[in-house]
Amino acid sequence: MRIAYTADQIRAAEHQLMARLPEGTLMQRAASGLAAACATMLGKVYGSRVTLLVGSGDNGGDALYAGALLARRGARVEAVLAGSRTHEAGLEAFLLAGGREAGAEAIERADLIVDGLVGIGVSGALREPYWGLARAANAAAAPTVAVDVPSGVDASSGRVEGAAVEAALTVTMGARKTGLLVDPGAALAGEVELVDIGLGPYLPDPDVVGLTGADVAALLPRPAAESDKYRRGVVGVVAGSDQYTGAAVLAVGGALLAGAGMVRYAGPGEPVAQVRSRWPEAVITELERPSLDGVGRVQAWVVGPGLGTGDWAREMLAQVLASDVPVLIDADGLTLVARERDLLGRDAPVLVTPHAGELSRLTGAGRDEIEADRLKHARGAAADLGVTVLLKGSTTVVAEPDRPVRVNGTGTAWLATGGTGDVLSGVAGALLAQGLGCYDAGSCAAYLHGLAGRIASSGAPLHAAGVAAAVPAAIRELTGRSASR
Ligand SMILES: NC(=O)C1=CN([C@@H]2O[C@H](COP(=O)(O)OP(=O)(O)OC[C@H]3O[C@@H](n4cnc5c(N)ncnc54)[C@H](O)[C@@H]3O)[C@@H](O)[C@H]2O)[C@@H](O)CC1
Ligand SMILES: [K+]
Repeated sequence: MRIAYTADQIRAAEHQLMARLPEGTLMQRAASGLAAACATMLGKVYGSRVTLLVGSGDNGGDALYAGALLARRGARVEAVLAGSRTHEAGLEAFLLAGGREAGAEAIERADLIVDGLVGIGVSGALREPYWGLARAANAAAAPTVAVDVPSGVDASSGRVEGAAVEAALTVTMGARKTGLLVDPGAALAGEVELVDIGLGPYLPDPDVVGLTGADVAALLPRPAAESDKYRRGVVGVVAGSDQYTGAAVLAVGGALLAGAGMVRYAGPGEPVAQVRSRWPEAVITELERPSLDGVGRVQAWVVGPGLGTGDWAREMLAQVLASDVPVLIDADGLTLVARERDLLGRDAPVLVTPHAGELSRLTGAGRDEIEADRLKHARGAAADLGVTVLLKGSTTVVAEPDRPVRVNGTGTAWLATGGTGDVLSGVAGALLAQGLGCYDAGSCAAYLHGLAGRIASSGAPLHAAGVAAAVPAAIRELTGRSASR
């Protein structure tokens, strides 16, 4: 489990720890971890050229002390002092160790750039000259190691206003910051290395959590020897319409390939024909009228993809929500709920899976506002609606009242293509039917779906049916061949 904290949480913990230690101890710990990471990246320290970008705060102090350690090992270290002031003791130690001050041109001659412009103390977009230095570092041939967070990334949200440093490695102090797990910050951080400075005992519950492959493998339901198809979980899918047939095929496929014991599909003639020819395994009810009578028992419903938003769709949604099992609502189902919030009044759990546009319809917040602060809006919607919210995007986030938001970074930009959301709804539905709660089902489905996307893509365009087809390979990759019974 990767856990992360906001800047305020980190500061509060640092404050408590610092009170128990001699002044400067934490910064020394941070700097020695940073210098070690730089040395590993350089390979050979002696004779290498390192350029530090030094801002006015303690982030610059970390860089200067690390620069001093590298200079003592024979690196030629230059510091570009960007702030109106500079960490005094750090600068003194740096100069004493043989480091030198330099202008911005030192960026071009570096083998390694250390970004100590700003850390958790950043506010708003980078100002000059930081902005220009960040861009110069990004344009340089040498890799950049960011101190704590890439400068320009908001440590608490991952937001970037304007320019930010693109790091090959981020050496983060004490604990991961939320902004390192959420895009665009996560994408700019490169590899993340955590330096233990002793904050652990002072940290509160995390702000966000990122599941690792091992976490997901441990959560995924496995069929036991005595499982039958009913006990493995029956998913009901109410998706597709005579106009949109593909959504039904993709949602059913996602559910089947994510390990549902059985998938029941209920819909009108056109999608029924498509589902029947693509998935003979599905148990199909062709509907003459919008009714679940005779469809049979399920352990979870998936409702909404391609369903339409007319009277038929509304009636189907209402009947699904009147059941006593968990319901996943996606796509057109969300549009209907946005019009008629009362539909959500039920006792059994609800997982909604909007993208930013759909969440905007649900909550009234602007789409751009949501994109800019996905964590805040997912949390707010979960609290307001009393449901679990899986907000899709380059970092998918899963929010449930009173729990840390789970963030997922397994996806690929190639997943932004039609129909992949329908597959996700089927995958999550299968996990709900197998007994996972909305929080676990949503976050495991996001992880699996992202991994399946990477497998289906391997760096090239993918199509949604290919993502569904890759779900078993993703599960195999997580759980290992030996455990394939
Ligand atoms: N306090 C400590 O003992 C420790 C501090 N640590 C380091 O200290 C950092 C935090 O230090 P600070 O609180 O001094 O804050 P920072 O060094 O992150 O940034 C604050 C400085 O940046 C300037 N600044 C803020 N936003 C800016 C913008 N948009 N454009 C240009 N300049 C901007 C401010 O004027 C201020 O001088 C952490 O990120 C970490 O690197 C770590 O070494 C752990 C120990
Ligand atoms: K930084």
